[in-house]
Amino acid sequence: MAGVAGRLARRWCSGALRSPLQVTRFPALQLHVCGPAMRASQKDFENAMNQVKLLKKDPGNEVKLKLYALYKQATEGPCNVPRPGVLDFINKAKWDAWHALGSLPKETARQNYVDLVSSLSASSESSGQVTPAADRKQPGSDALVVTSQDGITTITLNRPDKKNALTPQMYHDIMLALEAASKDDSAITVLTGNGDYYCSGNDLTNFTDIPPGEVEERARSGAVLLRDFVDCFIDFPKPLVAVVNGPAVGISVTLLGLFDVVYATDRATFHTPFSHLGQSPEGCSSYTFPKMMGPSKATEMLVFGKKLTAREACTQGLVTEVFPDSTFQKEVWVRLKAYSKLPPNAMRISKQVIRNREKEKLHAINAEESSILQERWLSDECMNAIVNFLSKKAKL
Ligand SMILES: CCCC/C=C/CC(=O)SCCNC(=O)CCNC(=O)[C@H](O)C(C)(C)COP(=O)(O)OP(=O)(O)OC[C@H]1O[C@@H](n2cnc3c(N)ncnc32)[C@H](O)[C@@H]1OP(=O)(O)O
Repeated sequence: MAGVAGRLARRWCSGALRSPLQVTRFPALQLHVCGPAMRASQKDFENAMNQVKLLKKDPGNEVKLKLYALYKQATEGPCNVPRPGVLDFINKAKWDAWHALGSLPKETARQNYVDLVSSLSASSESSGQVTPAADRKQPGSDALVVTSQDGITTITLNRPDKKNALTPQMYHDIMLALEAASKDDSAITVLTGNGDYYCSGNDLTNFTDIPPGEVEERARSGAVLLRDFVDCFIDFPKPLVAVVNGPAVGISVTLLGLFDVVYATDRATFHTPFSHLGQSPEGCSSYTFPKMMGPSKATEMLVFGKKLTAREACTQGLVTEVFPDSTFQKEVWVRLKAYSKLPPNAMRISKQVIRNREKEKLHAINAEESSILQERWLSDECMNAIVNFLSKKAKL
């Protein structure tokens, strides 16, 4: 917990407020939080610090100064450090805001901080999410945000500027988050993305900077990572829901076959350009896709790389339901909140009855797909495709 909250606090204390006129950009994520608690606990406070990170709208410098001051007061007590020099405008503004709180007790500052964040979150464009789970092990980077509220644990891919492409760190963090979610007291777990994309699949720059003698070893360790990662989805014991907030590519599409329910905005598309990339299907899609849509539709997607619209994906059984983009977040979270009130043990057991029939098979398929992909990563076709992507990126 301290990791994300601490990073946030450090950002506020140091870099984010570079000039009184500069606006810090916050990643877009719809959210909605509980009303103010009567007495904020340390956990509420930490949750609030995480929520600040997910605010859709920049709250403006005045509010940021207030948040800064309340944070300092709540954690360090009254301001008794010397006032920065007159020309140090930013630190002086921060000091003034903190100093203005006088001898406000730490507990009150903590409460005020939580209330302020809550009001900011509620006024932000909202869906039905989010209170970060303060008691869980937080992922190792800001690229993943894990929250828990109303019996729902939500894992959000948070790399919107890279269309939520998955780095090795993110694969590890998702595994950790799933492990924690399998044991927490939530009834349902959700995976979603922040920004306009759900996920653009494997980060293709993962293939760069590999010293010549280490290519085979990287392919081998990549296959181990892939296998472990997909195994976590196969074994996940609770209802797992994908809230597909935008286009999905590669592994983020194939994995959908291992989710229990997939809700998509009508803006989403589903694309698995494996042949174009010299690669082959993973995420058990070589089994789940033909099973759900029939072999020829699966071939169009997985072999020819046909991109499906959300409605087509729904017709093919990959998506459970499609919602208009304008009401997507609202409708989906209302639905999920209602489901999360169902008896959790019954849901867990029912899921397992369904999944257990095929678990062994899915693990075997995952192992086979991972090993085939390991070979593919070493192929000229794959190398050329990656070089192509990177040179377009570098505008070569
Ligand atoms: C160890 C486990 C391995 C599991 C293997 C899985 C296989 C796969 O997942 S295969 C699928 C791989 N993904 C792709 O091929 C998608 C590549 N990206 C794109 O085609 C496009 O970026 C896009 C269609 C997703 C979006 O296009 P758009 O024009 O709207 O935006 P861009 O300007 O291209 O993207 C913005 C920014 O994001 C970077 N980016 C996007 N996707 C990826 C990615 N998959 N890997 C790395 N970087 C990505 C893109 O380069 C841009 O970055 P810059 O602003 O720095 O140029």
